[in-house]
Amino acid sequence: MAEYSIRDSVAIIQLDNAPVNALSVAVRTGLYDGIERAAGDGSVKAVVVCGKGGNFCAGADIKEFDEGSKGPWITEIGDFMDRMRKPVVAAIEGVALGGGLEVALFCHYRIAAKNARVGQPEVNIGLIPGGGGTVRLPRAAGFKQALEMIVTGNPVRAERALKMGVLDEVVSGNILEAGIKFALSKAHIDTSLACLRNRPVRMDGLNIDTKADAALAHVKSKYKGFEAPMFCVKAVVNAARVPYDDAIQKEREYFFELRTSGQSQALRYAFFAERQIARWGLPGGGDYRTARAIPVRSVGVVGAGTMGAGIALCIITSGLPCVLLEQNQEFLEKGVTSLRGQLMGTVRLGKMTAGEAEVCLSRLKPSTSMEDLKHVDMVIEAVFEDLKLKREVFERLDKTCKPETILCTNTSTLDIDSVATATGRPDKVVGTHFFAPSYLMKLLENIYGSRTSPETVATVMRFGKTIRKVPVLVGSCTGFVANRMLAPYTAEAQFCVEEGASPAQVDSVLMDFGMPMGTFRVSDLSGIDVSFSIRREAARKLGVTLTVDSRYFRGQRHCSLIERLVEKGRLGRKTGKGWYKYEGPGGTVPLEDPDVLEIIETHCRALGIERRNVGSHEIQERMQLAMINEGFKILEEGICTRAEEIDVIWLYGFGWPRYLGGPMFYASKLGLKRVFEKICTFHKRFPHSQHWVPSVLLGKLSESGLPLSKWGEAAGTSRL
Ligand SMILES: CC(C)(COP(=O)(O)OP(=O)(O)OC[C@H]1O[C@@H](n2cnc3c(N)ncnc32)[C@H](O)[C@@H]1OP(=O)(O)O)[C@@H](O)C(=O)NCCC(=O)NCCSC(=O)C[C@@H](O)CCCCCCCCCCCCC(=O)O
Repeated sequence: MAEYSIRDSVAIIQLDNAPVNALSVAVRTGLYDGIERAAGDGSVKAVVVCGKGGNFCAGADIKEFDEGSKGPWITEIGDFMDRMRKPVVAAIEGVALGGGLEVALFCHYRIAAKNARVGQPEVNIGLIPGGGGTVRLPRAAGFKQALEMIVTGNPVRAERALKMGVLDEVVSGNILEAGIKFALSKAHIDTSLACLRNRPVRMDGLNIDTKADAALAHVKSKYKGFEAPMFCVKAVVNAARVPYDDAIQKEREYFFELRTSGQSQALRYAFFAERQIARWGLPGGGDYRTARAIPVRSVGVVGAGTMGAGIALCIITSGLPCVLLEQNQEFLEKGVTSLRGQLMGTVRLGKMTAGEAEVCLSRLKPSTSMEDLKHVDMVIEAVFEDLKLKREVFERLDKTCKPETILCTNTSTLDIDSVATATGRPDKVVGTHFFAPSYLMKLLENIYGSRTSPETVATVMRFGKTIRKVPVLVGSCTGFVANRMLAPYTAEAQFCVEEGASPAQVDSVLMDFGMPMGTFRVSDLSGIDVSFSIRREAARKLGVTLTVDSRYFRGQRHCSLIERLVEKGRLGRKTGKGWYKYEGPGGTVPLEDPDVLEIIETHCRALGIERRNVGSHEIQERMQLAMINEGFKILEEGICTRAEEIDVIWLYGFGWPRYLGGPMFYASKLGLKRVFEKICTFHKRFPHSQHWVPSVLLGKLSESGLPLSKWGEAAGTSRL
């Protein structure tokens, strides 16, 4: 709704829809009614539109897009304001985003508090501004700056918006008082002079024809696969070419076309999924509503290898001091050099100044003495993935650190309890699985053990946000969620290669789908020997030796091409050859290698594997459905409590295309009945692959018609 009041002959319309004053039907109707009322009230000289609770308005209520909506469309409110003879002032604090900024652009004037941010982020949810933003913003900020704001979706701060011409004044102090004063100062000025409709689009000397082509080409290559950025360009270019009303009409057509597109649905889903993951619960009780995070003022990182150095860098760039520990000076110096190198990389990219980088470095304390960890609030262990070694480190940490210190293990495979039992504080032990390269990758998989306390979980979830990661809480199992789902995905890729596909064919199927990299390129980048060691270690624990001609491993289908490549010294990019051969600057350009194809052919001949033509569709289906089936098993077992958690993990851990929501969302769009039937068919065809055993939950859900948001509940694993 919108509250109406009058002070000093100024009508005040306060948008009121907690938490961000989204433009629900009630808010739009309240705004329209308020403006009409003020226009007709002889005692009112001017109008101020503001927001309740610290924000002006975050735009349309995104939930309404799926529900359909009544009430006035906001350009109708704009048309009415354009005819008003009394000045209307937007008094902005907090955010004015999307439809919120559009409302402000209907007003004759805009003032904002210093802390305010304004923007058109619609593109992030697969839309263009639909309430006149593409038509009015270029009239206020100029074509170039408006285009940038609309295409990137990035908000700008008040001071910059003032310079751009979006705002008329930036004020300190009470925004409402400032708004009233400003409105009265404009009461005698002809409003038509301040009305954006009456101004042309500011081109600032640019030629629209050359600019339009360049912008389209740039956006096409930068936002590959995304529909909305192209529509943003088309709408802004059109606004520069045609009269105001025609431009508004076209904008609306584009907006409604995009609103029902699959991409916008997926991006809206991703927006809410990212917020859902903050709502965690533990099987033994305790959740985000009741658990209190312990303040983390200093952190220690044990192990200055590539991972540890990257983690330390995340910590110091977020403003926290960090002790980086290594066992000897030589390893420590290597780690610090690697950290410095990464930091200077961000300076070179212009993301930080050299001065800011120095300030970050001043927060780092390199050390070879565990005593330096005595007083830190949290320690992240990032030593080699070896249980015995990790237990030794934890035993020492337990003895050295103060009793309240939270001890985190950066592991991608090990059971949290088996590490926690090395200490006398298992309630304060938790897994924090960072993804390589740890400074850049946003995902942080936080893993609770059977005795991890709710406070410890609350602390690592908050810490994740502090260091600008996306923290997702999951239960402990082999590979947790990310790597557990990756296993059948990569296994199917290798089986497809054995059966006749080439690594390059598989990778191009994945990249055409929208993945940032194919699985074989990733394998080459991280090192084929890494997968080899993990497999060899797993086999060793089971008392089995893997050889190049192992077709089965404990009764399960197994592809030993990795062993074959390692035997030939093809370890990936670092050796200049792996699944591909590498050429070009720094040996970074992958090329299909006839030698590797020969190795595959010979290998298959030796094992009696008959090769055939494996189609692109089959590759995509097998890789994705095997992984999706695993996702349902993860839900079934309660490792995750919501499908949204799995999707966020894939969005941020593996770069699943955001405009496809995530694998679970993708499955919901394919239809669970179809997904289940296909998985059953693959199970019959490949009986020696455990990952094709259909998930019981998936079978149940395929009959139920329940929406994705209810899958966790249906699994009985929701803990909230
Ligand atoms: C605002 C933020 C910057 C705040 O960030 P912060 O980190 O502080 O907090 P959270 O992100 O956790 O958010 C808090 C809380 O608020 C919820 N929320 C935030 N924004 C919205 C929103 N716009 N709608 C609904 N809910 C919102 C969020 O989910 C959190 O709640 P939770 O329960 O999860 O804790 C940040 O949140 C942010 O960036 N928000 C998104 C802003 C945005 O994208 N805005 C653009 C929206 S699209 C738009 O405005 C389109 C316009 O151009 C045109 C349309 C205008 C009006 C018409 C409306 C008609 C709609 C119906 C159409 C159907 C018509 C038909 O069928 O005929």
